[in-house]
Amino acid sequence: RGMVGGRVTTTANEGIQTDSTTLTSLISVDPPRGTRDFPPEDMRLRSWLFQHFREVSRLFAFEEIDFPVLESEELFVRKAGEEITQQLYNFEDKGGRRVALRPELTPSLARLVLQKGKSLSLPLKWFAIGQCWRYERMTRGRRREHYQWNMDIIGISGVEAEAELLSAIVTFFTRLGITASDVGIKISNRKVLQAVLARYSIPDESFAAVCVIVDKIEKLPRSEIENELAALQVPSDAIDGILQALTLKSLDDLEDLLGAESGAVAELKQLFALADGYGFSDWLNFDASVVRGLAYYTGTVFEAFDRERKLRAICGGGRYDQLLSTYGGADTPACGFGFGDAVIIELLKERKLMPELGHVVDDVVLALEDHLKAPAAMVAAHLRNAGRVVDLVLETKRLKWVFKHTERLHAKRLVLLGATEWNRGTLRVKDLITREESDVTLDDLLT
Ligand SMILES: Nc1ccc(Br)nc1
Repeated sequence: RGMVGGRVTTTANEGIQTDSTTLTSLISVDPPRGTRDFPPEDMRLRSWLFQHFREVSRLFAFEEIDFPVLESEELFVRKAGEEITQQLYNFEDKGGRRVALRPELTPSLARLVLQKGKSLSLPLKWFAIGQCWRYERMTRGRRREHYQWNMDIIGISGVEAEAELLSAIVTFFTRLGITASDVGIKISNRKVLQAVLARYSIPDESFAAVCVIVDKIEKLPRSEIENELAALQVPSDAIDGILQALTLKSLDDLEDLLGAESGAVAELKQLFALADGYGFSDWLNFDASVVRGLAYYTGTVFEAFDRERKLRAICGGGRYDQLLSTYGGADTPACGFGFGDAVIIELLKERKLMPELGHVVDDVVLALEDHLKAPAAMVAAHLRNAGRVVDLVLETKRLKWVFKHTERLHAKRLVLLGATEWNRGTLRVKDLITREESDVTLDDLLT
């Protein structure tokens, strides 16, 4: 859709200029491909969701943080073949800097922890809600942005940290009316895979890349998985060992495979014991097939899934004890999760748990004559000071329009300023629920 008539000039740094006489066809009114607008109704649902994110974070005494959506590209450059780095929304800015729209929040959190360094007293319990980006071919028609809630605990090496994060996730689901019969949380530990790889003398350097490939096990044919693992010099007998380990469904089986001294077994047993203490054991399943697709996980990994298995993972996370040191910082234990804003809404729709969120207006205030506009403004201010949500009609409107307007807003009251009433110090009020009308004083309005 170009300009209709007129001149379009483009200069290097101002972008497209049009002369004022140019008649233009409608500009594209849609947001960029793969992105969303949030008109009022959608924004109310998003605000409702984020309010629950924030209230759960507050209950767990986490502090909110935030960082730029734009980061240096180097923060996300990893060599483990993750989809998240292959779809980086990266570019060179006008200063020639390599930058990227963040695909996740954890690297920014790690950067902030390293930036603050010794001024921080560990452990940190931080949370953030931020928009994350990916650039993928629109052929897949998938979104390019979503909002993610993250909670992270920095400085605790024990699985008590994971237990606290899992408790926050369960608390969140419970607040929304979701139960353990709707959602389960698969728990595993990358030390399982580490132990199996060690038996086949696979070098540690391949560990992250192997995890990224193994994470795709349920999405790709086995032959593809075998090819990708073979490319990492993982011999086919090791592949059988890996795949066999991933089918384990109980800690006893895991102990049989790894032995009673296994660190993974000990951590998992401790985590399940803590879950018992919190009272959310029935949400958890040990499932060795959970690997997660991020390269930097080193220990516990988990993901919440809908037990009807209709939806993608609802949220996920794990321990990432090496991330800060890969950025050149001191070794610092850390774990966290990411919770996206899309699948949870699909789940709420599936379970008929979507909230009814109206635009709540208490009073509509209208001056029936122009010379009463200032008094109407005073009445509105008075009501607002008392905490009432007031829609002050800003133009001279006929009553017919105003009644329609109060219906559209589902307002509770209509407050009219008419000359005769105002001269004797009263206002005409119509209760839009009982339909009663009365003349009252300003003070009566607030009783
Ligand atoms: N990492 C990432 C970013 C954006 C979307 Br949509 N999904 C995943």
